[in-house]
Amino acid sequence: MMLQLDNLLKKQEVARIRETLARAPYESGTTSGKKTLKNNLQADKGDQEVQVATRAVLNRMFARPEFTGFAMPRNVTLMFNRYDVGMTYKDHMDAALMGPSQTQALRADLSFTVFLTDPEEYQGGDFILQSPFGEQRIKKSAGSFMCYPSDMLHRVDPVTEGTRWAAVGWIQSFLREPRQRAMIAHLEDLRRRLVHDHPDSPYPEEFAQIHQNLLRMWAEV
Ligand SMILES: O=C(O)CCC(=O)C(=O)O
Ligand SMILES: [Fe+2]
Repeated sequence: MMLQLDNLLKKQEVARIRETLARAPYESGTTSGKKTLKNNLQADKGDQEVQVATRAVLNRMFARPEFTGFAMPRNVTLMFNRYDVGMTYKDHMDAALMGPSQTQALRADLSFTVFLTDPEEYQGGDFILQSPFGEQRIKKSAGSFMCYPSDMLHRVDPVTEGTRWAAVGWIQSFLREPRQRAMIAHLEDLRRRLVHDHPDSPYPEEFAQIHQNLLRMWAEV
């Protein structure tokens, strides 16, 4: 299961983040990945402006009920990456544990990318997800968001022209089991649609009670 949201960020927000990223200090992406697979750059997390941009993207994500309903996020980590010409991230599966240290690690249940470059600004650099139904090629407009299971193989093809900027990150969900997460997300989506289509219906409250009680059974806090 994957979630795609267009316009997570407004054009103006993308522009502001891109200004920050143009000024930011970068380090090699291989500090957090295998050198044989990964060749990109990542913005210095210690930079204050980068931290402001990080919070801005996270706030946008948490403001979207489609995202919180789908992912049930307990903990999220985010960084900004960059692929110049020739840079790539070959087929890989994300690590199970992510974080600054073992004691502060989060379990990666879901991975996400927020595109910060419009497709016409760069050539190559497509994101490819190896789904059970074959390869899915994804290149979305700046400000768009996608989220996919962290155990799915994926890659970023070499950039052949321009630069590709993105925010990427990992989510530990309150629900470790994908089936439980999908069912709870479905129920919550159904409740939202019911409220939308029948504002006076008493049933959404009962859906909410089932939703909460399933969480009481399954959520890991
Ligand atoms: O740049 C991207 O969109 C994905 C990067 C990625 O797969 C990773 O950092 O693990
Ligand atoms: Fe990855």
